[in-house]
Amino acid sequence: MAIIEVRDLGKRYGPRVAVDSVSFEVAEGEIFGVLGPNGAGKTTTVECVAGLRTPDRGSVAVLGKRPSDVRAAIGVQLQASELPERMRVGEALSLFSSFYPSPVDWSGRLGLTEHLEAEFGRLSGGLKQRLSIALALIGSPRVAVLDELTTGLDPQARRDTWSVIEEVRAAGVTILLVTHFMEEAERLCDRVAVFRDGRIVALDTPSALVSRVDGAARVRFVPSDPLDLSALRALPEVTDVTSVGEQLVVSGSQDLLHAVTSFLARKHVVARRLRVDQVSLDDAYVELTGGSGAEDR
Ligand SMILES: Nc1ncnc2c1ncn2[C@@H]1O[C@H](COP(=O)(O)OP(=O)(O)OP(=O)(O)O)[C@@H](O)[C@H]1O
Repeated sequence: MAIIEVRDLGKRYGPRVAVDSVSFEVAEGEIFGVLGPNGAGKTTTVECVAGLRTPDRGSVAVLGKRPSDVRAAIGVQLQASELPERMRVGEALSLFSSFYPSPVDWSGRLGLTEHLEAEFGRLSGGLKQRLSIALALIGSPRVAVLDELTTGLDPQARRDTWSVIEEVRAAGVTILLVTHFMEEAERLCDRVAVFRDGRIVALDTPSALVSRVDGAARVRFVPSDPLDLSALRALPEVTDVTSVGEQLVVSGSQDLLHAVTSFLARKHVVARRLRVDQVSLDDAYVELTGGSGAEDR
């Protein structure tokens, strides 16, 4: 069952079109990734889903209703969420708990119990994010909107936060996750929508997006002797051959390595410094967004 349904969403800020004809559905229990370069319309879209912005066009339904009618079912952790520097973790949790009839305490599961006396301004980036998740989940929402949760965190804190997100999903919460990190999307998301210029340019599972990229594999090597590049290009498994200094970079299908090494053996050429790269979601992202830098923050 779709717990979030977005149909033909459009939103402008003055003359600027931020979101244009965006449609997608999120099934209950999914982690749905929202990817795209800066200014692509990700935050505007998820804010419309959270009921924080009103669309100019189209419709958004969460649990079959307008988001503003099911506010309590939606937990929101937004990019700019900040608390007063001197507020203690325990005070923030009590304050937010007072907004809900039956608040749920996530502090134990999120490793915050030993930090209840700590002031917000003194928390590490990872702890601030854990607190923001705890606050977003306090009302026991069915849907959590997490916007660039791990931007600015070091790799260890980012990985710790991923475990937390998996735990939140295991508790039955559907997650809409805005991220700039391809590794994060690959690790966590069941499906991702890639945004570009206010539109969705691709929507699929991470592995299906990767398999769409031309040249599912890449082989690099330095040939021991000059090679006939046109014969190499003519191999059915090869889609592209480029030279980078003395190194050749050959792209092609999954069977590329076998095809290239057999070709070299026939020509009595040895591949020095041979490396095989598998295409990742990063490559798919760059192709889909026209080269706008991933992880550009
Ligand atoms: N309140 C606003 N007033 C005017 N323009 C806005 C406003 N909020 C966003 N925009 C513009 O709308 C477009 C989409 O912005 P949005 O924040 O939704 O993109 P984003 O993909 O979330 O970007 P980022 O990754 O930088 O957060 C951008 O061009 C942005 O400058």
